Amino acid sequence: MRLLAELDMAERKITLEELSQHVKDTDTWMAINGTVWDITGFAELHPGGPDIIQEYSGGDASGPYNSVHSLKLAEKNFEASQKIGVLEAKCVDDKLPTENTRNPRLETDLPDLDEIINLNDLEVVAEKCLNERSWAYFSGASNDGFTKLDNSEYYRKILLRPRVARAVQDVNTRTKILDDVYDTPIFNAPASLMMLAHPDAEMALAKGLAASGSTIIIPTLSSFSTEEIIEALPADHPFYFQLYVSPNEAALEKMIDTLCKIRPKAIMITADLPIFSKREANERYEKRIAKQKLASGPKVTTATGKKGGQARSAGVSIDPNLCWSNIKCLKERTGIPIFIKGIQCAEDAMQAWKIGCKGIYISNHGGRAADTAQPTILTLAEIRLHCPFILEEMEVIIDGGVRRGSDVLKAICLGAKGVCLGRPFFYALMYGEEGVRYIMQCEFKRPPAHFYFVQVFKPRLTAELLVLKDELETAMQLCGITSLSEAHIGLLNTKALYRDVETPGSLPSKL
Ligand SMILES: Cc1cc2nc3c(=O)[nH]c(=O)nc-3n(C[C@H](O)[C@H](O)[C@H](O)COP(=O)(O)O)c2cc1C
Repeated sequence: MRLLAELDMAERKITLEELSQHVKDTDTWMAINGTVWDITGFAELHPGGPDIIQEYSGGDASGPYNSVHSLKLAEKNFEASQKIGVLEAKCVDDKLPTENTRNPRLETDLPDLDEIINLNDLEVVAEKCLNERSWAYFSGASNDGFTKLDNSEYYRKILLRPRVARAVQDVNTRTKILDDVYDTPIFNAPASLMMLAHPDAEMALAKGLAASGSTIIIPTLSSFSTEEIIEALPADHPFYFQLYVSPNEAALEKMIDTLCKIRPKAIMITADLPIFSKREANERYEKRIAKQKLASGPKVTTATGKKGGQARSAGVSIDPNLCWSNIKCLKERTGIPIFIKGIQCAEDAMQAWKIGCKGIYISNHGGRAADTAQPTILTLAEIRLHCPFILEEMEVIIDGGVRRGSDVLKAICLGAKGVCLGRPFFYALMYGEEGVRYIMQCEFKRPPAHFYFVQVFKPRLTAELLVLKDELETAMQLCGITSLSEAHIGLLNTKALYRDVETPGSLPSKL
């Protein structure tokens, strides 16, 4: 009987007029792609902040929803009992992203991939071809962006000390992390809202990385559901999961259940963003759009103040009170290896080791957390100097400003097992899976045309045109090694780097 009642409910026809009556905080409905949901209480839980939910309460949110979420995500995240019925008439074309998320220049100006010979070229193309919203979001950093800049520039302070006459013709870039061997030490740095780059978002990323002998770190705030992304990987392919610990108890419990079910190789808990930082490029963009909307119609909520703006209010999905005891508890409850993402000093690397984490992920959120935080490669040098046993006893990965194969080699010589890239994968995704394979060195067999806003199809790639892995292999060979197990500090001149290494005041003792 109950089932029948639910079925009736789900098929109930709702008019726009009826939908528009449900706008109170205690009674909120919203239509997404023809389905009307009861979303009462959801505004405060929405990872993208309450403003957008309030703006579309009692209306059809398909346009903004489809610009950053997969069609199935709502079905996965809401309970069946929240389904009120079906909208009698659709207000918007739910297949097309809205104007401010379309990237028209991707259709006309995107050059052939083979014109891009390094990741700096890719960034230039991204700035030219992405729309204002996507570019502000991807390229932005906190405040003045000093840490973002330093992340890359500090790699230049490290000089190579190549060895010669070492028979380097056959080279491989394999690395082993937690008992799994990958063909390359290069992974994605987990990042939210990838659909702003391409409609296939994490699906394309997962496929491209897996095909390149790497794997995906699935972000908490993905555009596709975790289950959809795992299905895009080959059967039994290892994957990682980046976790933002939610301040909402029910949401956290649901997440723990999901993690115990999907069992990633490790949970990477992001700890460097306890509150949302000031992202000025986003704020400028959002204020401008809010003004435009105000000028063209009455119904708009403007984002102001500390909690304002999508970029800053996204902090509702992050617990500002996360502490080491919560992390320990998560480790014990899930039984899944934990890495701490956002380690920025030797003291915290030691703390992670002390509570039994399996890995540290050195990161400063690509300069999107505390601006003027020290660059990540300096943190790696600090750990190497003050608690070198961490590099032996834990898995160490690093991100931030890595743009060249030689940067990857330098990080590995200093003791990292893997290196992650954030923004370059967003930019590669302008070309979908093909772009990911291009920077990872893996040929692409074109699928049937199905993209809805990247309509430009490029010629097939040839092996010698491929970017990052090729640069890594070349850097290794020019330094006289053929395997990453031969990478060592002696291949580097780190004098300029070590000059800036801090001496921690009170390093907890190992015992
Ligand atoms: C647009 C964008 C979104 C991001 N979203 C997340 C996220 O959801 N979770 C997270 O842990 N890190 C996130 N990050 C940080 C990345 O994981 C990574 O630390 C950073 O991008 C590395 O620097 P890079 O972009 O210079 O390679 C994001 C970074 C960018 C650029």
